[in-house]
Amino acid sequence: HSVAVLGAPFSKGQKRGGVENGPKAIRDAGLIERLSHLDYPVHDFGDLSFQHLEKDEPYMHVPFPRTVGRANKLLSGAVSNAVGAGHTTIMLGGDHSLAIGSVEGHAKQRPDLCLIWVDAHADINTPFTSPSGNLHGQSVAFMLKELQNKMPELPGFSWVKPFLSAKDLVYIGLRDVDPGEYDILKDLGVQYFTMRDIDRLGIQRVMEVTFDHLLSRKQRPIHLSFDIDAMDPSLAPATGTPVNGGLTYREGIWITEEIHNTGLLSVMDLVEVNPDLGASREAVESTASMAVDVIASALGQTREG
Ligand SMILES: N[C@](CCCC[B-](O)(O)O)(CCN1CCC(O)CC1)C(=O)O
Ligand SMILES: [Mn+2]
Ligand SMILES: [Mn+2]
Repeated sequence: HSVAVLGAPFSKGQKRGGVENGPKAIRDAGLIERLSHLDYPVHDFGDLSFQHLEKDEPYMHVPFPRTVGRANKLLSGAVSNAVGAGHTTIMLGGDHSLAIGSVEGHAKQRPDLCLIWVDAHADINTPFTSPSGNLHGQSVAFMLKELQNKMPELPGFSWVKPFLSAKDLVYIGLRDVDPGEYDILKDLGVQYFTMRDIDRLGIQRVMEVTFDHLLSRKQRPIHLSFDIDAMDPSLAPATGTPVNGGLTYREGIWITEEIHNTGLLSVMDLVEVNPDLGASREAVESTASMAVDVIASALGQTREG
């Protein structure tokens, strides 16, 4: 089948400018060229254009709720259309609040989807538990049915009905989880692999257990939401919330090669590349190049030629 690339130049899920330039940085690193060498057509849908709403006062300590909610409603429609047209869809961020629209739009077409969240962070704070208020750290909380009674009615998000069960989610790469998030993960019994788990089990075993957890009862579409900050900051320094002790290049590529080999990848997010935060041009280029390698290997690029 074919691949659709969709840019989402958006930054209001957090406070550091520049992540809206992520899609351009990833494209400039040669994404479309690299994908065109794989064996299916690539459709570049270009970048969405998001409105910045004038009046958008914080709700509790959550900045820009209406702008973030509106952006995700637009993204949801775009992802739903791309998946509905039969494309394997790549969403380029932009900050990780965009996963709300990306996964919701995917689930409109494929309600049986499962979600693999590769990230240093759990992004499962509610507005009540979030230390920052930033919505890029709350994305998963909007998706889970089990958290419905823990979420306030955030302005701009009335269109989001929780659509995912905790058992349909697996985290890989966690190493910076807030206390409130830890309580939620434990209460809901979410399956997660921290960097310590990866050190103990090895990435091959982590992927075996992940697929057994998500796919053993029945095969179903995979949504991969890949935060570039899952990678070690030495490989992806140009990002908003870097955390030491991340995935090696080979661990990251093992994850995406194994997901490709299931034949079930349906939508992939690649988020949090912030070209303004690289200390040098090389730092920006290595971050964007890492993003291209991760996407290309999820779509079938192999190391054995
Ligand atoms: N959990 C954090 C970070 C979210 C990162 C979002 B991303 O999409 O990049 O995964 C807060 C993390 N917090 C930052 C300050 C530290 O001292 C403690 C951890 C939050 O603000 O919710
Ligand atoms: Mn992160
Ligand atoms: Mn994230």
